Amino acid sequence: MATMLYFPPIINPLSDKPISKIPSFDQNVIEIIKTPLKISIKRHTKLYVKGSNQGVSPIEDKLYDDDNENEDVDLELQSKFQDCQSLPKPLSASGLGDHGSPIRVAYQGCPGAYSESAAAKAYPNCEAVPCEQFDTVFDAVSQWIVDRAVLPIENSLGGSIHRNYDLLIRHKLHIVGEVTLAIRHCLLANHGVTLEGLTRVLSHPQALAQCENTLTKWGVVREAVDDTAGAAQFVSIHKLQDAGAVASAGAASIYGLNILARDIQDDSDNVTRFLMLARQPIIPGTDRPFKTSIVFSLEEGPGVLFKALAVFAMRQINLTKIESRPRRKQPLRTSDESGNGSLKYFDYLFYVDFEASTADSNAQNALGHLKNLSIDTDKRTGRFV
Ligand SMILES: O=C(O)C(=O)C[C@]1(C(=O)O)C=C[C@@H](O)C=C1
Repeated sequence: MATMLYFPPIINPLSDKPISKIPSFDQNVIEIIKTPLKISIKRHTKLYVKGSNQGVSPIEDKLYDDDNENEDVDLELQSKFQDCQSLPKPLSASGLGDHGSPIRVAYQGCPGAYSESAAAKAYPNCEAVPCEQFDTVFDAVSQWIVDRAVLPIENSLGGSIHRNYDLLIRHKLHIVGEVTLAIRHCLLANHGVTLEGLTRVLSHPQALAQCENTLTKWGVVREAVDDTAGAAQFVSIHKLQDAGAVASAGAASIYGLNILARDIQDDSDNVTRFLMLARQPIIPGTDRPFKTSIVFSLEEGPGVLFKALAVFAMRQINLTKIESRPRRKQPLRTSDESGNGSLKYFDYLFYVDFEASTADSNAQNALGHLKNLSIDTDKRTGRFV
């Protein structure tokens, strides 16, 4: 076992400006080489899993890079528990780094965004670092500009944030925790502006969707921007008289806006779940509740997904989330092996969260079973594994 770490130069983003673009470094891959149980599979054909062990909040994730479609994939599951001493240290949720200085946590949006609040909830003493886009947040962690990231993954009204599901498997970051945040939207406007005077409302698409009924009732035009706080900032800077912003009460005070209406979301119980991401995984244990996230693909055929999910049901392992996304690099596959079939199917990735630690033998058996299923499928179809 060896550990190689490469530290690229640190860039200090201006504190009041979101990171807009991460410069690319000529850097070695940051790699933690462990002693994994390696199972070579052609990911193209099969089930590939990537696990993530969430602690009380979390998931340690190892999603495979979706770019190397035809390369063998190392499936490492439980081997990491064989030599715990050699593993990276568990992450601290204190928000303080090794030397007591605040850890830097990237989030998407401007100061006053809900994601900033989520970052503060996840890492209470952290320095939250604003980034313009979700991709930038992933890059900021990958390139050592920040220590962690906090990103929205689903909302109780709007559903999954698909962009972040897709980005998860394109970056080699680990899910190390999660936090939920109650989202209470306000309608903000410049002082002197009334609701009747508004013809349009700016906000993040998710926020606009969460206030769909209210905005329809008001008959205002929706305009999508990058984040809720950015909408508030725009309305304020441009002293707009015909436009308001859907954002937090905190954004109102940051940008000097008036709160015209509170709790305008369609349901008072409006909650967003955020993932905490890091370069290094947490060490799964059995001493407290854990959650694990995996992603896999399956062959086409009747009952394959049923069988895949049954490996958890038969072991009384509770699933908390399932999401499917078309595979981007290879969205369609033909119905026969020659590739000449006229029928084409979408090829999917299945994301599953379940309540168990991969240090738990029951969960290990379930994951082993899931792998075996793919082998069976290979025999049945004759496809090369
Ligand atoms: O725009 C913000 O304030 C965000 O933090 C983004 C975001 C999201 O992407 O879902 C976060 C929480 C709310 O659900 C609405 C918007």
